[in-house]
This record gives sequence, C-alpha cells and structure tokens, in this order.
Amino acid sequence: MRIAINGMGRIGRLLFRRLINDPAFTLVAVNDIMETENLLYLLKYDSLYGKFQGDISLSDNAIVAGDKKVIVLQHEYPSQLSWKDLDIDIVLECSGKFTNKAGASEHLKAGAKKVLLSTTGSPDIPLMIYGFNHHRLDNTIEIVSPGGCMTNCSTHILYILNSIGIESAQINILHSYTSRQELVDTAHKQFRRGRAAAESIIPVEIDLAQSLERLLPLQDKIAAVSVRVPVTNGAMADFTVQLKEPAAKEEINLLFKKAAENEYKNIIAYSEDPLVSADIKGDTHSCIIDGTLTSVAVKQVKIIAWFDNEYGYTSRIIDWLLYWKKLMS
Ligand SMILES: NC(=O)c1ccc[n+]([C@@H]2O[C@H](COP(=O)([O-])OP(=O)(O)OC[C@H]3O[C@@H](n4cnc5c(N)ncnc54)[C@H](O)[C@@H]3O)[C@@H](O)[C@H]2O)c1
Repeated sequence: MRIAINGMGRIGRLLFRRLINDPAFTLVAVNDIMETENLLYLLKYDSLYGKFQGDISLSDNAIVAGDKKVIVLQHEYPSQLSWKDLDIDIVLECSGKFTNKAGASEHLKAGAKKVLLSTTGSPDIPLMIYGFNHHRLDNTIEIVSPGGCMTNCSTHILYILNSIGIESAQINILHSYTSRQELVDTAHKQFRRGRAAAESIIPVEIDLAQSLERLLPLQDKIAAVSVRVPVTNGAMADFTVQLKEPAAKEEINLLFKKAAENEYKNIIAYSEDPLVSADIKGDTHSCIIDGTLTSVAVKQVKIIAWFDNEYGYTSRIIDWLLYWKKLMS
C-alpha cells in the first residue's frame, strides 16, 4: 500500500518514524510547508522520542532513511500535490488544515484514492473510532475521520460504562501542551490558548462532547473540557459519570479489566500500578484505565485513564492503515 503524509508535525513525523521500515507499507512521499532541511533535522532529533534510529539524510528532493527513499514536497495546497503520478493509495492528512470535506477532497482530486484525517473532521466526514465502529468502513468511503486522541480514549470508556447505563458525563482531559498553544503570551482568538504553555495550567475549549455525541447514544448528556498542563507528552482523562444504577468499584473495574483482556485487547489497557504521566510515554493503547483511582459515590463514578496522545494515537492510525489495506486488496 502506497502512502503519503501531508503535514510533518508531531503526528506526521511520528508516523514517518513508525511507517518507514514497516514491510506492510511503502511510504512514498511527505509534504509540508516547512523547509526540507528543517524537516530532516526534526525527523533526526526528537525531544520526546529521541534520535532517529539509523542513518537519515537528504538526497535531491528525497529523504533517505537506510535503504528507503521518501520524496519530499513543499506545497501549501493539496491541489498542488502529485498524488496521481505517485500512485498514492492513502494520504494521511496530518496538517490539521484540511479537515472539512472540501479540504480533504482536494487530496482525492489530486489523485489519492483515500484520505485518512488525524482528527475529528467536519460532520459530513464519517467519524469512526478504531476498535469501536471501524467495521463500518467499506470501499465506497473515501475520507475517514478516525477522531482525535481524546475521542479515541473517551469513546471506549463511555461505551463500556453505558452497559450499566449513563445518566450524564463530565470529562476533563488533563493534556500536555501542543502546537495549538503558545510558548510565551501571544494574541489568540481563544485567549487562554495564547498564554505561555509551560507556565500555567490552561483550560481550553474542545469539541470532544460533540464528537462523542456523534458516536454514542448520549445526546445532551456529555460535557467536556481540556486542561493543558506544563508537560510535553501524555494525558490523563478524568471522567465523572452519573450512572442510572448504583455500582461497586470492583464491578466497574472488572468491566474494564475484562474488556481490556478480550474485545478491546491492544486498544485499551487496565492497570493497577501507581502510574504518572511519564510512565505512559510510548504506550500504544488508546487509553489505560487506572483501576486504583476508580471511585464511587452511590451512582456517581470517577474513572481515570492515561494515554500517550502521540504514540497511542499513531498506533490507531497504523491499525487503520492495516485494516484499510485488507479491505482494498
Ligand atoms: N499532537 C497530538 O497530540 C495530536 C494527537 C491526535 C491528533 N492530533 C491532530 O493531528 C493534527 C496535527 O497535529 P500536530 O500536533 O502534529 O500539529 P503540528 O503543528 O505539530 O503539525 C502540523 C504540521 O503541518 C504543517 N502544515 C501547516 N500548514 C500546512 C499546509 N498547508 N500543507 C502542509 N503542511 C502544513 C506544519 O508546518 C506542521 O509541520 C491536528 O489536527 C491535531 O489535532 C494531534
């Protein structure tokens, strides 16, 4: 399967690292508006995941990594990209810029067969969460939104809890800072996103509740906020859920433990270790339920789950690629 990545930021570069030597795929080309020398540098040295394993260099308009050669393009608009000539099966749209149907469709017009976003796109793009409803994919679907990292964590947790019955849910995702914030105080249309990311605990607006309501039968029952905290990686999702019936802590933990061992194996995990966010760097799960922190007050339950917002998320993107490959062959 021939793959291209548009947008070589945190997610795009981690996907590059993870796909380049994967025998299931051929990473054909990457595109970003940044200078190619800068892209090479950022691929080689990564503050979170360390130095690139093996040799990596530039040759003409390509990045050479070991015995692999990946074409580098530098265009602003997908319509400028030569996906037809390069015979691209799937574009991974990781720029965060072309997340509505019109924008993502430009990759199809440029000749790609399919587009996989790296976020929750506009409502006219099918939203499918790997491990939850990815089986709805069929060959007629050309653009898929696999949700964001927070949606991938929260969907499973709420779905599993809803087997008891959910009255309402409040979610707070404590999340490492991202490039959609500022390092020093700057003007931003969401004022708080413009504040120095490493200096404060910063609440930000998110569309997680709307995404979850597209996936689960919980209309008008979910509210969500994210609080950005001064760490570079990792997230802790905090769910306060009003159940329809009282339930014991042990009963709830058993639900998650069984799900992690069976139908959600490799997608969610269950842990009773005293975790902190540094422990989950490089973890491949969409969430790790922390059973030690489950607490219950009559019908109200609190669940805490961890995830690596980059590594866990790119693991699902790779699952998507494998699944799509099977379907397309
Ligand atoms: N970082 C995370 O934890 C995370 C997790 C899940 C999903 N996502 C989603 O993935 C997307 C990318 O996030 P990120 O954190 O990698 O962002 P990022 O800012 O690190 O990367 C975005 C990249 O896109 C490039 N770019 C900007 N405009 C472009 C254009 N017109 N054409 C091509 N490239 C362009 C930028 O130069 C940059 O390299 C966002 O939609 C985000 O919501 C991010």
